[in-house]
Amino acid sequence: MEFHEYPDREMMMLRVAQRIASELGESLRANGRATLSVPGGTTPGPVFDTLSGVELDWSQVSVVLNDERWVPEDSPRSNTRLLRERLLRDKAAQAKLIPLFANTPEPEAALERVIEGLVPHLPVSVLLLGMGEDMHTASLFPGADNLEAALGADAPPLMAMRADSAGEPRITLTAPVLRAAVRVHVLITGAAKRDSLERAAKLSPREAPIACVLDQAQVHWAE
Ligand SMILES: O=C(O)[C@H](O)[C@@H](O)[C@H](O)[C@H](O)COP(=O)(O)O
Repeated sequence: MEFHEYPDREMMMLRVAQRIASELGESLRANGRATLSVPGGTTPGPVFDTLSGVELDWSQVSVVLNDERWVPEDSPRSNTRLLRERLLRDKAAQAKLIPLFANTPEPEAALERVIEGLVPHLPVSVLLLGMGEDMHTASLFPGADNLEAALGADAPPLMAMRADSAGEPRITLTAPVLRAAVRVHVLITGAAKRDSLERAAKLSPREAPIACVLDQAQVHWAE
């Protein structure tokens, strides 16, 4: 893993957005298309604000969340809502959103359909991940019901996931998809997450799910 420490959050968010834009540009030049996968949660908003204004051929960029909480889009907990409000606007409004949510009571009922929509857009060209203090990433939570299967090399690209700490049921990219991404970035803030990350580097993905990508990740941290 490569660890990048920044003097402050603002600088970090700007630099990470610039980095993602330039890597998407490389993919577009090489392949004519690119797939960007991003986290929800509270951290990445400022990266989205910058990225959405970047000049790129966004019409050839597919955007998919790392994971989604099984809540309708008008819920403040919806990651899709965050994406629409902060990333898929301005220049990036032309990007194609690959939906992870469908209006079914449980994620299992929509899983097959959502996987079909995602597969043509894999592999992910640029993967941005967040991490919780419990060392989860995407919705790969320690102790989650499907964690073991989602870490397996033969896992389907997406799985439903439930964990006590997750709140509602989730749907998440699985480890093979995360590991197949061409570029992997992890964006974290604050001393507690830095400690968690250092611990995760010495643990197995079953104990610390973020560990499944750390060998190939660029980690970006600011206080
Ligand atoms: O839906 C989600 O919750 C995310 O995709 C999740 O994996 C997130 O990145 C971490 O929980 C960190 O969240 P914060 O940035 O809010 O700390």
